[in-house]
Amino acid sequence: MTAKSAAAAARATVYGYPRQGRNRELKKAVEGYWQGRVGADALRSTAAGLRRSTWRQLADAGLHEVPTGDFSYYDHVLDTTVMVGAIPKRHRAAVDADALGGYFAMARGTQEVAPLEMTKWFDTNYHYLVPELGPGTVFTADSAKQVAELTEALALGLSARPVLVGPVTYLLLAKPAPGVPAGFEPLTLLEALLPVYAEVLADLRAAGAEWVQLDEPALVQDRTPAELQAAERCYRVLGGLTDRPKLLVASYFDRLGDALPVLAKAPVEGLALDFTGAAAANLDALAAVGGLPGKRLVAGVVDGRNVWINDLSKSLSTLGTLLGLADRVDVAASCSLLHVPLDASAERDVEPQIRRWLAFARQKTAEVVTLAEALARGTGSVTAELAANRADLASRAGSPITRDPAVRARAAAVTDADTRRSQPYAERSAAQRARLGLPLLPTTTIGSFPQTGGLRRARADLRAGRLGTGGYEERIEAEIQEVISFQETTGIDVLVHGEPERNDMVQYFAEQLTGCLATRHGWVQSYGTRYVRPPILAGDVSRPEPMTVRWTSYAQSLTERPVKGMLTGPVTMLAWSFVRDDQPLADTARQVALALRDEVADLEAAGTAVIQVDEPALRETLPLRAADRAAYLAWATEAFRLTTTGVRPDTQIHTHMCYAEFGDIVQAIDDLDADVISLEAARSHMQVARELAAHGYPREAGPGVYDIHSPRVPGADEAADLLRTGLKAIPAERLWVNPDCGLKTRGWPETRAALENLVAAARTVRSELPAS
Ligand SMILES: CN1c2c(nc(N)[nH]c2=O)NC[C@@H]1CNc1ccc(C(=O)N[C@@H](CCC(=O)N[C@@H](CCC(=O)N[C@@H](CCC(=O)O)C(=O)O)C(=O)O)C(=O)O)cc1
Ligand SMILES: N[C@@H](CCS)C(=O)O
Ligand SMILES: [Zn+2]
Repeated sequence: MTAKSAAAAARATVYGYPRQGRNRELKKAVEGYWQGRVGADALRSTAAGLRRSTWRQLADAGLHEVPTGDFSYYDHVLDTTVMVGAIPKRHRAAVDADALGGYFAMARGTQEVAPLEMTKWFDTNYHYLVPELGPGTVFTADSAKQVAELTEALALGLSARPVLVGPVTYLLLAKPAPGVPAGFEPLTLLEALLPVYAEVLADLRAAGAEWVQLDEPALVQDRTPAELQAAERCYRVLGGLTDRPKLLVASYFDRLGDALPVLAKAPVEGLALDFTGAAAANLDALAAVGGLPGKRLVAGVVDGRNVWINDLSKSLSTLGTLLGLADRVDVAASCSLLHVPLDASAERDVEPQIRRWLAFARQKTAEVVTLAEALARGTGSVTAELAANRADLASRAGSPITRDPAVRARAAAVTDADTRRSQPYAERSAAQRARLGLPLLPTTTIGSFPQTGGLRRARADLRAGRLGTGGYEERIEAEIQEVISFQETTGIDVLVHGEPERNDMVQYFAEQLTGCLATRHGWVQSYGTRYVRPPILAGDVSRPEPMTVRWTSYAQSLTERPVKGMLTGPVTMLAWSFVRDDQPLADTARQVALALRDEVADLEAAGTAVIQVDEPALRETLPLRAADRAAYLAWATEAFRLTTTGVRPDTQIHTHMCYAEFGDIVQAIDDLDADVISLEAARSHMQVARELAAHGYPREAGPGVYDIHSPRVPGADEAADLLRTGLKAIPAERLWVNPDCGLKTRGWPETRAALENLVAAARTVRSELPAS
């Protein structure tokens, strides 16, 4: 095919769409089902209605091919586990008795059985359920969900393409099942898995699929030769099947690197590649392998993970180059639109001019359609769209919110000395011990206490004007009183105020920072039915007023014990927001760090002796390719130190991390130079304590002894055992006792019981320590 005919055939598509509906109908229906308020049939019918309306909207917007199978009640990796029959033994009976109930049992656990582990989906804030596999895993095909959803879309008269997690990515995301030796590599199960995919592909073909998409984002990470060989084998086998639809192998989130030649040569009919950000390197790499003669290329030129309008002219230039490299070029967003909110036009509180800079899922779909149209019919067919796009880009580039001279001058003046504590750790540690007078194995929590329905309703009432500011603040003060009094009674050593005033640990701060936009409806799925509204870091960032001092000081006024100030760190602020794409992340991080540094100074001036700066996203934002990591860690650790190092030696700086494995960032953790770090560790039986010890980590640490992701209350004996394990790695003078993470998703009864047990465990283990 010539470049001209490749252009004429250009079509628009996306790989996935937000699942929850305009008013979070799916969240409400699923939670209603869990609470017994919504029946299974009603839940299924809500879900089917949402899928229908999404497909209709996509088709009405001009999309030529809609995705199917991307919908999920909880998580698409869990759906894949069901599709390949890899149900863990402990869940088998529940799944056999009731497929839907069993599905949720795998996701959330029950009193009797633990759920699957949950972890980050690549470097996003979406979490998937980790497949558990072992040498004895027997795969069996269950294509029912995929076939049913394809059938629904085809019945609407649409051209539809099922989207599946590819076999290589599925296996690379899996872990050895409990009891299986840690050395077991799930990828060794590829030969057993391929016949199951073959069966699903045949079923989809029989149901009317012309194309099926197999997502292989794991191939954008550094892969060993053996893993690349497995990818080659996988697509040689699937490509060689006779009874199958055409195959589109998709990658996203970064460049394919060494996997590109492997996939380019594979006997499949199409590849979908990301051409945004670091993945733009795919363009030269594709030319270097001689393009994709005879294949369909789906070009992800619209950033599926950020919220800024596309530079349509720039994308058209990329697409123009690609036309010479494939038989047919289609246009798409770079990845599933699951990671962006639904519709920017719903954000009525955002100034209309600024709203025009924003593209959420609906607007990105329109951009994809415009680009495909321009490719197929020439730019003359989209003159108005291109002119409007140029004007909006110019309005953003020239806006005063993107350049605040005072913020820029301050950031430019930062010196290395601003990012260092004034005294070495040993001296600060002595000063802090003298000031705080804590026992050995001091107890603390990570910050949040239960975010009850009552608190959320109070905030909704405040917004709706049903509750005045005074009434709301009284409600928050009452909550803080309860949290402080509970901690005093329980005997916790370093208290927290409980964060009742925070809708979210990132959004709360962004709402108070200049240069950041908060959304009203911009929900994005974080895990299961839990959603976040990531703020938009749109301009230069500064802090007009203290953000937390009022509540920390109020809490401190209620007790003689130290109350920890509680802030979200600069790296996590960036990671869980939509960041500006017109300057390096390092520059934005430095601006946020300076704003937070002022908050730290104000907390200290108000008498706060312990300040925690949370960085749960430090590990998650680590670039997917090792070659990019050093540069990231340099600016990330500098931003944390810039936030925290302006304090007196006797002010104790804590940090906290969770939701990740930390083994490969221990040096970066050390580089933060925080006095104390609390880390998630309960499920891994204090593995991180051993990793810190192996590194020679010199400061204090609190590996968690209470898994707050589970409703299970750990007994005092169990917590004490974990502490004794911790003591084998970290000496008593440097070991803290705390839960894995904050308690906002837990209820009060379990929180009370678990923290009482935690304090009892600390007392028991203290009494076992040799007298000094
Ligand atoms: C630590 N985690 C976080 C991540 N990312 C963040 N940005 N923040 C995090 O804390 N990533 C990793 C993990 C993910 N974990 C979670 C845990 C819990 C949630 C969660 O509970 N989300 C809530 C929404 C939270 C929120 O924004 N609350 C607001 C608004 C609440 C609301 O919906 N109000 C209703 C009315 C309420 C009523 O009447 O009951 C409304 O406005 O209509 C608030 O409290 O004010 C969720 O519901 O999903 C997310 C990630
Ligand atoms: N301080 C926060 C940290 C969560 S990672 C909390 O306790 O919820
Ligand atoms: Zn945490």
